[in-house]
Amino acid sequence: MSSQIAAVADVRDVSKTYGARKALDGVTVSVAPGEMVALIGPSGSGKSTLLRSITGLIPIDGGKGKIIVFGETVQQNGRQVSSVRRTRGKLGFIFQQFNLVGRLSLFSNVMLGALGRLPAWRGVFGLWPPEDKEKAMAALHRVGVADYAAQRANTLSGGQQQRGAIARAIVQGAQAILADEPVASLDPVSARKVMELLVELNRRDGLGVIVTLHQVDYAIRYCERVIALKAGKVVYDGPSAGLDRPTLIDIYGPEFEDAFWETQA
Ligand SMILES: Nc1ncnc2c1ncn2[C@@H]1O[C@H](COP(=O)(O)OP(=O)(O)OP(=O)(O)O)[C@@H](O)[C@H]1O
Repeated sequence: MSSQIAAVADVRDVSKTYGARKALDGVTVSVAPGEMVALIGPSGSGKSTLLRSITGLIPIDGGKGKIIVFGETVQQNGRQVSSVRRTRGKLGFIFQQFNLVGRLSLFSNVMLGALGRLPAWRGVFGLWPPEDKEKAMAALHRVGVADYAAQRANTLSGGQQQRGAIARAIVQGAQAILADEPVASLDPVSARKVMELLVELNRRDGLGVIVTLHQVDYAIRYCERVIALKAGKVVYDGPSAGLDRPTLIDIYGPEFEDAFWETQA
């Protein structure tokens, strides 16, 4: 079952246990198409685990938990369904550690976004159709790093690589972006640029965005909705404007100010 109005991600009563530790504990959240949602919470609260469970990269606990992405079940009762790869093709991933192939050029990395739609041999031999090459260059222009197209990815700055990862998601034709701490390793200027690009993809192209963030001010500034996790449970799900002092103390404890105001610079 899939339809235009299916949620980007429908997470129903999902738990994930590592040994004696519950990384996720009965999490239920749903993200609608076109939403831009920040996932916040203290270190170890389960943000990455939730994001990676949605992609199907981490198997959830058996039982009644279920994850549905764009109307298609990704995993259920601790098992991935066989169509998970196809469903994953609708999601663009951006990780903190710039998941580009370091020895390939930025351009080749962005072209890899087209691989889901093309026979693999074209990628192996670099025989990309001209229209895909044009698409890749247009995406690199759009994110502002076209001048670096020929440069090896591992020689680019973190901000340039992260923009390349966004260009790859554009070429892939992703319908939503899942970004796991995409700005954690970036200087404030590069971080703002990356967040602004995510906002633009959300507002202009209608892509759903779920982004884990360490700094609360990024969440408030760029995302209308915030989901906060604490010890694997959802402790806040609502407008970012509702994150007042008592709520933040509840989420982060009395040291919550440490999670604040990186972008003032
Ligand atoms: N592969 C693993 N094996 C064992 N425990 C794990 C594993 N991955 C995560 N955990 C544990 O699950 C909990 C949630 O981890 P997770 O990485 O999802 O938190 P997070 O909120 O993303 O943290 P951070 O903000 O520090 O990245 C933590 O207690 C972590 O130690």
